[in-house]
Amino acid sequence: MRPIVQISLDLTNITEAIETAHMAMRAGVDWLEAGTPLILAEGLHGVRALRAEFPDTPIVADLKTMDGGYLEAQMMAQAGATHVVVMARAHEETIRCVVNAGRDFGVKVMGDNMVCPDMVDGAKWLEDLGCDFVIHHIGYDERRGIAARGSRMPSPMDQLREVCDAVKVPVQAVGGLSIEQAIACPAHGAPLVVLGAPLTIDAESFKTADGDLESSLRMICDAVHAHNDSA
Ligand SMILES: O=C([C@H](O)CO)[C@H](O)[C@H](O)COP(=O)(O)O
Repeated sequence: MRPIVQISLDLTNITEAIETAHMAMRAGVDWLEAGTPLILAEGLHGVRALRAEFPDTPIVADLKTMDGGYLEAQMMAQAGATHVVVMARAHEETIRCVVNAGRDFGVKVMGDNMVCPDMVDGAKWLEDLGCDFVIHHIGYDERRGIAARGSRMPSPMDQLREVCDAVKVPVQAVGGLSIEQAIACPAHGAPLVVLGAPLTIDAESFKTADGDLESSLRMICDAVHAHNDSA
């Protein structure tokens, strides 16, 4: 699969999300993600607003479904999402419901293995239940909590190769990746590169010397897409 760059719009209002999305699209980003904070703050209106502004761009709705899977996926699909996210720790029936809704409403299902006791098994489980993609995800609270107690912060890079080798569906690594790690994901077998907090929440530190975030993002997109040429 050709490497894809996705930007997670982990923002809390539509105006800021659309502004950031325009900058990201100009820089060469392929997919937009309505991040969990945006979905909490703006709900379906946030997804509809992104769809209206970007009619042809894939939109991942990171709704982290745990229950009521069919309806949640249906609502997001009807609002304009092309991809929905269900958690591996949800009940098996919930994952099946999301997969069924994905088929009925023409959206792809991304299964997230966050907090699985065995993340490789979690990834296989999601694939076996029919998810189209696996998100290999170390959660925000988990990472920070473990580091605050003095242990090494876990990273999705730790088991990324194992997860990619265990499943046939494309894998995306999420959770505290540096820009360098994100760019390296395709070389580890994970073609879906997500750029999150560093570019949306902590944007100041990623601007170029002349203060241009868009140029930084363009360099990142070019580096990820170039992997295709050498693959
Ligand atoms: O999904 C996320 C998390 O569970 C909080 O909602 C974030 O989008 C994800 O963890 C972002 O990761 P970074 O941007 O790499 O911090």
